[in-house]
Amino acid sequence: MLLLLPEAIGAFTFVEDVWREFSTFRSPRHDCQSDQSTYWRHRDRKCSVIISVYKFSLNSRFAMEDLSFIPNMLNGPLDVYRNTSSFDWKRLKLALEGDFQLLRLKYKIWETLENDPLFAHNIVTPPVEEQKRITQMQLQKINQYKFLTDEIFNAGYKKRTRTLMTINEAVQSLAPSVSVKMAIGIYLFSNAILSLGTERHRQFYEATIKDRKYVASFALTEIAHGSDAKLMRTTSTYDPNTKEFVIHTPDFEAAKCWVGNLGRTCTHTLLFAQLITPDGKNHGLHGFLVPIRDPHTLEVYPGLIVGDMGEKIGVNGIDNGFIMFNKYRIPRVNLLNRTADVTEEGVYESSFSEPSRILGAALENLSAGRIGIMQESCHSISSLVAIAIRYAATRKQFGERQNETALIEYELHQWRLFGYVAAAVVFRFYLQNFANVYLQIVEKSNSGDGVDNLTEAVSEIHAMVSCSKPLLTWTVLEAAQQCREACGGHGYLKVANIGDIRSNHEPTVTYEGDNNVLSQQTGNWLLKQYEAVLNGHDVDSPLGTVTFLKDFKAILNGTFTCKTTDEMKNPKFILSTYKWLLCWLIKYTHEKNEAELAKGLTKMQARSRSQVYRWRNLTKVYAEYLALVFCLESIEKTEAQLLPVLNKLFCLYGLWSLDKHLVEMYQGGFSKGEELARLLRAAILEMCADLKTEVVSVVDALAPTDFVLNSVLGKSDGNLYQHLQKAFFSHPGAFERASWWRDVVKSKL
Ligand SMILES: Cc1cc2nc3c(=O)[nH]c(=O)nc-3n(C[C@H](O)[C@H](O)[C@H](O)COP(=O)(O)OP(=O)(O)OC[C@H]3O[C@@H](n4cnc5c(N)ncnc54)[C@H](O)[C@@H]3O)c2cc1C
Repeated sequence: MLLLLPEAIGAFTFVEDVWREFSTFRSPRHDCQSDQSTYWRHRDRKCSVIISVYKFSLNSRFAMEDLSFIPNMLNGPLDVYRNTSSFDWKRLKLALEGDFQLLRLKYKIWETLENDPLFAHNIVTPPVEEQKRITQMQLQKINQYKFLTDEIFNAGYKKRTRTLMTINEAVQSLAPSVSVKMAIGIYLFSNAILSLGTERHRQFYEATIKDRKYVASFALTEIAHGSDAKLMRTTSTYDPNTKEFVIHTPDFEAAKCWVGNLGRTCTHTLLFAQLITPDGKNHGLHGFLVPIRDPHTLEVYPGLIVGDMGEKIGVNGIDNGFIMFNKYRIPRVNLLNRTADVTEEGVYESSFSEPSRILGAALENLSAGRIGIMQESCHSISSLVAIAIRYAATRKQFGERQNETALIEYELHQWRLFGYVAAAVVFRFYLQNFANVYLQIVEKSNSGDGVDNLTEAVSEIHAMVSCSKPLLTWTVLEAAQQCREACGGHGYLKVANIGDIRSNHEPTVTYEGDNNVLSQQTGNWLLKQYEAVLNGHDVDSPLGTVTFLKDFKAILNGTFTCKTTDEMKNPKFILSTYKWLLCWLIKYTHEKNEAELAKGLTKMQARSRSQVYRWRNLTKVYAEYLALVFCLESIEKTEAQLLPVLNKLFCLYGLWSLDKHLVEMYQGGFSKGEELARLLRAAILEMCADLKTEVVSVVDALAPTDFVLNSVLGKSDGNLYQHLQKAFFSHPGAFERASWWRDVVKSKL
């Protein structure tokens, strides 16, 4: 839930430098567009184990499983559009989840929580302090349910983490504050201990993730420094006389803030502070395990000033807090010492016994949280479009009295919403595929099995995540606004749930790395690859996402040649156009950056002067391209009945996204005449019209259960007005005279 950029933790960079020495294998590079299965086959040979395991699981997962645990849709007004779809929505639901057991688990969690009064929905928003109490109670209840069984806990890293991710997704779509509390207090904390700590910290890991004894927090951000973690000023100075670290906050600007769970509940925090040895040397930011409260009384320990930050515009169940340390002492062994330690005498030592494990752990720590945010974003956008599409199919405006027109029939309405439906599906397939590849690589490197080109893979994954988290979180935010407006005034009701989904989602664009700052790191990596090509070297892209850059000159010679919309409604056209765009934007950004450097600007200054229209657009296009490539790989392995609808959704997302880059396509000379814009937009509208018969079933596949969706406008039976009436009539005090009626009467006297 917070920024954790590589530059924030000097030790990671150090590890990567050393690991580079060990990493000598160079893999063959292959084009990843022309034939997707060839791409898989020819990808880094050393990743073949990963791929074959993955392929096996993909092929075996679509045997005809019994999906009767998913409740059927009730007959009703939505049947008009449900009956026209070409596929079984439950099969699509399974394909979107990608794993039968995980889908079952999700439904089990939803069913369990629906039957628990503690998770009943509040018609009226409770006071902020009460929201915090309820969230804490709910977290404890989820811990008691033990959705993570001992068997899964003891299973391999990939299985355990994938299950944890699913639990998090299921909880998030029902109770976002609980999932944030759980993500920071349990997963982020324990993951960080695992990756930054050593055996001496293992008890904390088990106590948190297995026994659920602690709720922890993660303290990095300071009042005056957020994105720029390097300049943070909280210090941790070693005192050899007592063998303790002394933590100190020099002034309010250096107070840690925004720390989730800190305001009221956490017993420990994982603190990042500047480590200073007795010789006065500053060794940069390091992680420390710091006790905050007595677990039996929740009293804050002496030497600490801890406060709650108050009401926010969403996730108010989370007690975000601030903290100041007044020469607060912790034992020496509380330094997370996997990469570096301080001896009892006060000598700083870096330890490097297992570089591959350290690097794998760093990778896990950096990216897992952001992947979690992306998965949550997929759920949020799925809920949003489910509400808006079900509303569009039942809400009628204009036409004859007995034959009014449903909103979904209007081209404008289709154009406003269907792109987001397609985005929800593409993102889901993208993440399913990418998370599998990512977890497999981390599992291999953690096990000491060795993944060749690990340094390069870490960099590539970091670049991918750093632009994908912005793409997904921003798209959900746009979707929320569009869905709210598409539901008109009723969309503005709290009981529509669009507002709450939006407010709870909103901070994801800021935490775990502000989107604008985070995506700059993707640009760094892309320009580095481009420079390698310019200098006649190979690109370092073990996952194959930019291997095509070696042909950038030939790609940029390509121009738009389509004569019909059918030629454009084609994955091949879409991906090759994306490659052209990427090559052109890299060149365009690189030229500007070089020009700024030639003026004598520093790297940082030149980068800053190349952001607008260039660097930023480049990273967005790369993220869209990744989503499309990884989604296509997943789609190609789904069962036959789903292929037509998935192909349409894929093409709609691709063309709808390309439409936003028309300026660059004309500017770079991809097309000169009006043909490109005319055909592209015609193709988008044709795709929308085509999808009208499918889209209600698509959102049935995307949507959670009615209880989880919790929207009076988006109920799956489509009885819109009955539910609205029930909501109006059952609102507490709806028919009572105002308790403050005397004030009104008095004022008139
Ligand atoms: C709900 C919530 C929960 C959080 N939980 C935690 C937590 O548990 N622990 C924790 O440590 N932190 C937490 N955070 C803090 C979060 O990680 C920071 O807010 C985030 O890292 C951004 O830092 P900042 O707020 O200081 O913004 P700043 O870094 O000040 O950025 C402000 C704006 O300036 C822009 N900007 C900054 N630098 C540049 C640049 N070089 N070029 C162009 N634009 C730039 C940014 O894009 C941003 O729009 C949380 C925040 C929120 C909202």
